[in-house]
Amino acid sequence: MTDRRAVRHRAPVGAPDARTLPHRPEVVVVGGGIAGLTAATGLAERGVAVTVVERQDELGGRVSAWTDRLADGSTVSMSRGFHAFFRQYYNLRALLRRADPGLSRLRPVADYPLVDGEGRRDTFRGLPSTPPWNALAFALRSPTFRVRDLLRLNARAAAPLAAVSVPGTYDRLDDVDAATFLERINFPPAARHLAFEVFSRSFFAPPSEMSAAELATMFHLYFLGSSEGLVFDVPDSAYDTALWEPLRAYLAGLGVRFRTGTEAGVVARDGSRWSVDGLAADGVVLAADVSGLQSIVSASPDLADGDWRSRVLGLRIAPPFLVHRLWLDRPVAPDRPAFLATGGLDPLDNISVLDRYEREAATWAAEHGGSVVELHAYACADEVVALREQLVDRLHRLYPETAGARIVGELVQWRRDCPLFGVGDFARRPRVRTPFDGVVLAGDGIRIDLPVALMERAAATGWHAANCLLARWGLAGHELTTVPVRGRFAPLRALAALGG
Ligand SMILES: Cc1cc2nc3c(=O)[nH]c(=O)nc-3n(C[C@H](O)[C@H](O)[C@H](O)COP(=O)(O)OP(=O)(O)OC[C@H]3O[C@@H](n4cnc5c(N)ncnc54)[C@H](O)[C@@H]3O)c2cc1C
Repeated sequence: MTDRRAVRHRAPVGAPDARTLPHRPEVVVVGGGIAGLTAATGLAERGVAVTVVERQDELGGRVSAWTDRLADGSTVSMSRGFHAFFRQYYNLRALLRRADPGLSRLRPVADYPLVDGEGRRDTFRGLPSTPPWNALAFALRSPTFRVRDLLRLNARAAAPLAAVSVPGTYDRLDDVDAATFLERINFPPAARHLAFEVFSRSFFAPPSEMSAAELATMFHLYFLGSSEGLVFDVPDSAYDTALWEPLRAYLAGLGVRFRTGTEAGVVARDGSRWSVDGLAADGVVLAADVSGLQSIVSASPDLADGDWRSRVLGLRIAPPFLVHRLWLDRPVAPDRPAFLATGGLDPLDNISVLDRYEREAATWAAEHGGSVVELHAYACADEVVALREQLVDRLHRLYPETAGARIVGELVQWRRDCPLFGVGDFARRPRVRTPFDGVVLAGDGIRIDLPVALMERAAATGWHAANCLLARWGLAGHELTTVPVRGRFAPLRALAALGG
């Protein structure tokens, strides 16, 4: 951590080890994604007996990886696609450090240019890391953002972008959609495409369906609230080898049991305890994705609180996304970046060149004299077959050297399992604590009043879920760390307050 203004949220105090208690608590964690693995870590490190139940055969949830087969019969590593591990993901990094103290399996991506349909290009390379100079420098050198655009910004309406606090920002902006908000502040249309659409689509939603509060929180987390710089890291090999197998070994060393390939169905009361499909426990962490959580709650009449049930069942899921990975018989040009984000080049949202950073892909590329390229399309309206063709067509136009390449193999992930951060949803979102003593929630769709998002929200809710259960048994919790919990600049906070 390099940001001196990052905030440490102190760990709840208590006894260090559950094994000294008269009864050693047992917890079932449902879901082996980031949220569930974080909760399992927080509990097991305090001596709680933990069983993780995961539907898939592998850990990692949406960041899992597995071995797959190409049409020619060869085996390759496949995943749910490129993920950016930002430096200000303090709580996620705390998890990963358990198995890799120096985070040696992460490597920086030096630059991730943004390009739009007109060929305009923004870049994050060489920007100062301290706000507001990072944002100013980005805006001033951007081809889509002129000084006169800066002067035309409606400063009062835009102030919430620089004065984020949670939940205050949601009170002010959650009923507005991101597209309307950007219009209201006079954000230049071209820059909207390039900077903000990329952000909002990375949350799997078109700007017209996404909450402006979520957009502002994101702007704070990634840009104006943090001085970690805009650098992010990526694992240097497939997610299973770089992240989850080492973490599984660490947790197994703490006695955690894993039931992978097992779908949890029903949570039931068992006197003063709980059970998950008959597996008795003193506590339950529900860290399933939105539809998994909804199925469990629907099938569990003992989780009987009408308002809470309707909050869980009311969680919305974003439109589907497509991840299309191609194994090509030719390399892409040497100057192609590891990751390129696109705006206004529908349906393409980004291109990554995996052999630039992932060991398995680099080995394949070296053996075949080729390259491994991945195309993402978020918030999809079209059918998968049409989308694949459009994505490959975009690739050929942006990276013309790929047009003559033969596709040796291709694999596709077409899924719909990311939460939608829709307009007005925040107040109804269920929190980590539930009305049921001993049952807590975690996941990137669960409300926590801290400036966190995506993988970092999954990790933060996971630590918090563990802390809630640990406190119940008088056990010590874990510290959380976040970017500053309010905007860094007092004058802009005052201006935002004036804006109502
Ligand atoms: C293509 C793509 C790109 C992304 N890029 C980024 C990025 O660059 N940066 C970023 O921060 N985030 C990114 N994300 C988001 C990130 O993946 C998620 O925020 C994060 O992984 C969510 O973790 P989670 O633990 O909350 O949920 P999940 O990873 O979904 O874990 C939930 C787990 O619960 C399991 N489960 C569900 N129901 C049951 C049941 N009944 N019984 C047992 N198990 C069950 C599921 O199998 C799953 O493993 C991206 C997501 C996608 C899909």
